[in-house]
Amino acid sequence: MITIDRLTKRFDRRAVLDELTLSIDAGDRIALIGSNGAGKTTLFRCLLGHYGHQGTISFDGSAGRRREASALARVAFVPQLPPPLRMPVGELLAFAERGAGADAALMREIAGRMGIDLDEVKSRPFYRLSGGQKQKILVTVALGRAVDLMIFDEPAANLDPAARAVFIDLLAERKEASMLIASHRLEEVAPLVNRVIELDRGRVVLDDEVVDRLRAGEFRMATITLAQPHEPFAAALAGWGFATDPAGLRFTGPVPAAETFRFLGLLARYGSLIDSLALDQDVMERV
Ligand SMILES: Nc1ncnc2c1ncn2[C@@H]1O[C@H](COP(=O)(O)OP(=O)(O)OP(=O)(O)O)[C@@H](O)[C@H]1O
Repeated sequence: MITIDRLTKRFDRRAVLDELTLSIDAGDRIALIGSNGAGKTTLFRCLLGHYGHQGTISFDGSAGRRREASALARVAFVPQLPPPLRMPVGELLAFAERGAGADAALMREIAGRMGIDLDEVKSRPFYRLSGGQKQKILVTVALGRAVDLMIFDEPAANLDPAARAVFIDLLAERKEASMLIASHRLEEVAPLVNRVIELDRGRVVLDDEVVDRLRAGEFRMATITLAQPHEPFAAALAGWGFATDPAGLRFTGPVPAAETFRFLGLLARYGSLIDSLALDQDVMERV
């Protein structure tokens, strides 16, 4: 879908992207990691045609101006820093609907799930919203469109934990789009991706496929014990269909192979409560 060949971007003669070469296939869901200043945002900006550069970037074989026009129509982007837009939120949403094909009903639903009532904020200037509210609106617009590729630059950085969890669920539900997600929280996006790419000083230093020994449709049996009962944890595991002992300390249940990372991501949020954890593959194979 996207071929990047020897992409170099210099600021003040310093190469921030250094002959970077990479292919992104349709259906790829990539976590882009790397320390501050590694070049993640600069790569996105080059992909989106915001910056001139050396080397080539092609979308389905077309490069240059033609690529830029088609990229805009087919790519949704949520920047790390929201732009200081003065227009009211309602106008921004109307613009997304008319100009970028966003679906109004879908945007309303997405915003609602992330805890934002569009009627309440529609007359407020975008730049006066809180950091988290701005991010929620930008995510709403991005997920309200039918696109081939979604690019998210630290999209959950300003979200509270509840909205962050909903956001991850929303991405997991978008099975058809390719995704490129820059994040400093790999454990959070790991359940969503099939590829992890690490940049260091403008070069790809790791390009790993995320593989699971189990096949889709197979299960692991999980057993978790807590040091003390914890109602939110019990409620979260009830949602996964887990059984609990009467004391509320021991939980058992099946974890589908395809959901393993998402499950581990959930456990990570409660890490300090967990006394022991077993993920037993053999048990389920014998059942
Ligand atoms: N417009 C610009 N002018 C000059 N230097 C820039 C510009 N944009 C980025 N840089 C520099 O390019 C380097 C890479 O920045 P970039 O924002 O791509 O990193 P990043 O991997 O996204 O980092 P972070 O994890 O902090 O978001 C940094 O050293 C930064 O200072």
